[in-house]
Amino acid sequence: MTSGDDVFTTRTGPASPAAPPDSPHTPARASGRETARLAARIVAPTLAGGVIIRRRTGMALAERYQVDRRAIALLGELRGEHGPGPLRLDVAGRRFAVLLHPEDAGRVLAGTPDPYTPATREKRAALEQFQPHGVLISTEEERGGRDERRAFNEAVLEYGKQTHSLAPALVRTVREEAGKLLGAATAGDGEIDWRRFHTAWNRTVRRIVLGDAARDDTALTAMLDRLRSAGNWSFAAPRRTALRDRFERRLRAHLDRAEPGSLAAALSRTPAAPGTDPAGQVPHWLFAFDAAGIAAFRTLALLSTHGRQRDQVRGELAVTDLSAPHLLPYTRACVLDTVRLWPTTPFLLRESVRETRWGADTLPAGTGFLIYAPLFHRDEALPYADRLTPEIWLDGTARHTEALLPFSAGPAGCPGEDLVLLATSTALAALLERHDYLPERPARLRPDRPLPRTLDHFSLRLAALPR
Ligand code: HEM
Repeated sequence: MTSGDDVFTTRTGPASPAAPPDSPHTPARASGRETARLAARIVAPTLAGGVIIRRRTGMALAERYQVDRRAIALLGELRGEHGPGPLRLDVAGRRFAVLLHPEDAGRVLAGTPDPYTPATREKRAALEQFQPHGVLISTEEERGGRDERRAFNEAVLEYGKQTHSLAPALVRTVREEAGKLLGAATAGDGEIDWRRFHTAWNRTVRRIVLGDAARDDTALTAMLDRLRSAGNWSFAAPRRTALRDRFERRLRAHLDRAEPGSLAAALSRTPAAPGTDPAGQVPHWLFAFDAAGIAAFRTLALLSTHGRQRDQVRGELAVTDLSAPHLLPYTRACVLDTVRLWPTTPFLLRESVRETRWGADTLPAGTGFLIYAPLFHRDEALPYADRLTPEIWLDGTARHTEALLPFSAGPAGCPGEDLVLLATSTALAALLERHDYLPERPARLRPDRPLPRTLDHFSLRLAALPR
């Protein structure tokens, strides 16, 4: 088993040792017209696309109208007009500040959870539907508060360790399911579309998280998806408590087995502080593995048109015994860069728990801070903004560029990052080892043109061809 130096990390560290200095940037106020434009160009399409679970029609429209390109252009225009300070706006009686400077984004993420809590009102309303005790929406005031839940997540997910101790079982599972996906595709019409990929990915995820006996429990995933759909409506949706109870009972039955080789087994042997609610952390894992599937499928689509990067991946696979866990740095970097290009969490939200100082001014407690990651990931000043460039995660470029945040950063940065990169790179290795892929619409992801800023993963279709 290979481990290695932390060469691709996107994180600023599990804990921030010191509060970051105040920002020199003074906030500016958006006019009523600018607020309306922001709502129309950014908030409405984001809600239509689905924040907690993606909606097929919303994503199709988002790609057709390239909503991220338009959103980035608008924010760039407002930055030109008002300067780099936070842009203040009021929406539905609530005070928000959109961060326009990459250093301010880093500052707010590093200042989590005090003064900037990730448990914002909007996130709580949405995520309480299926993970009321999830770390992301936990506050310090609760019994078994944020710190304990964070520590528990880090311990089970083995944050900071690139090769999880469950890697041998994980690699076996991922390769088996990828093999079955390919077998079914090549025995049929040879096509892998999102529906087929997602079905196989969900089986893989249930096995990794809950064990082999959960492989075919599609009812569990369907329940979670319904709760996530309710979460899409945030405050507007009634609590689905009966459905949540049924989901939790079914989930606990799987966790109680603590099947060897699964995260459920790791969870059962990890000490937890009182009030942590270990089982209550698992819905987030199941939910977040969906994003990993989207990232893996988009990466496969990109590699189907990007010959140079595909050759690099193949070079890495050729010298590796893929039946055992290995680091696969370049393949991992391809996934990281795909998430940079199309962040699965485009909006990072924080809320201040006390007054904060910004340049010559202050913003009151309760201000919602919005970080729109594509603004920084696709900044035209970056030579690689719109190109697949895995190299930036290997040569230090990404590490030294402010606000490249595919897995967020700071004390609430994604503790699943290492596990995600292990699972997705293993899946890509299994899929690319003996197959080539032909995209249905190759012009969409041409390597010699800027990549689109919005990519609807639902509509990607690839023909799998044995090599
Ligand atoms: C491609 C896949 C994934 C991406 C891009 C991703 C990204 C992120 C991001 C951006 C955040 C921060 C959200 C915020 O600041 O509001 C986050 C938080 C989190 N992620 Fe992931 N994630 C992925 C998959 C996973 C998986 C599979 C797990 C668990 C197995 C996981 C566990 C968590 C947890 C527990 C948090 C909350 C951290 C906290 O509040 O301290 N993630 N993730």
